[in-house]
Amino acid sequence: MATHDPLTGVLNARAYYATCDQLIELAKRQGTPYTVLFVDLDHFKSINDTYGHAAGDLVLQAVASALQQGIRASDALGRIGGEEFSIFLPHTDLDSASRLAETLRQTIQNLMPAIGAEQHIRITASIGVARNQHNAQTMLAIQQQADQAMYLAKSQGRNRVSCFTEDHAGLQTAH
Ligand SMILES: Nc1nc2c(ncn2[C@@H]2O[C@H](COP(=O)(O)OP(=O)(O)OP(=O)(O)O)[C@@H](O)[C@H]2O)c(=O)[nH]1
Repeated sequence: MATHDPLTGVLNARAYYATCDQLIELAKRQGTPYTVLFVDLDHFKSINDTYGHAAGDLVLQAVASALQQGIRASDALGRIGGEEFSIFLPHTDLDSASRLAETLRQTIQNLMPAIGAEQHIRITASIGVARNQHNAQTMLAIQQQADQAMYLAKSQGRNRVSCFTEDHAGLQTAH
């Protein structure tokens, strides 16, 4: 399928961004808030290096499936890089989005995907959260802010949620 990532079955980057553009247009018309979560798995390279690329693939599938199950059908989930996922949440403010991000962080931490008959591995993720700030904001801009917040979460120790805030001296990290 040209719109879906063959490994995980979620939207590929192109289809995801196209979907987000449509959801943003709708949100502008309705005057509703929206948010983006940037989910980046921690130390994924070492999972590949330790357990092999096929095991890494299984982990990506398990995480994608958990993310899909943890959001609404009206939200959009895309695989936008190797071990990077982005989630677009229409009708959602920063508070609700950061609560959802924290739930997803815990879900991933507890997932312990099976990579063999008896082997389960622990995986964690760093999640950046950003919200729309004005009507002219593009998906690219909000995604970059979520990306910046995600990098802060990485730099503060990984396995945490970080929010991009307006006054942004203002990145805030929870957990
Ligand atoms: N198994 C598998 N690995 C992938 C796939 N796409 C990308 N990768 C691997 O994902 C890893 C990403 O590594 P990095 O970007 O260095 O990040 P990281 O190791 O997760 O470290 P941090 O993000 O800093 O916590 C690389 O080793 C890629 O080879 C894929 O489809 N399958």
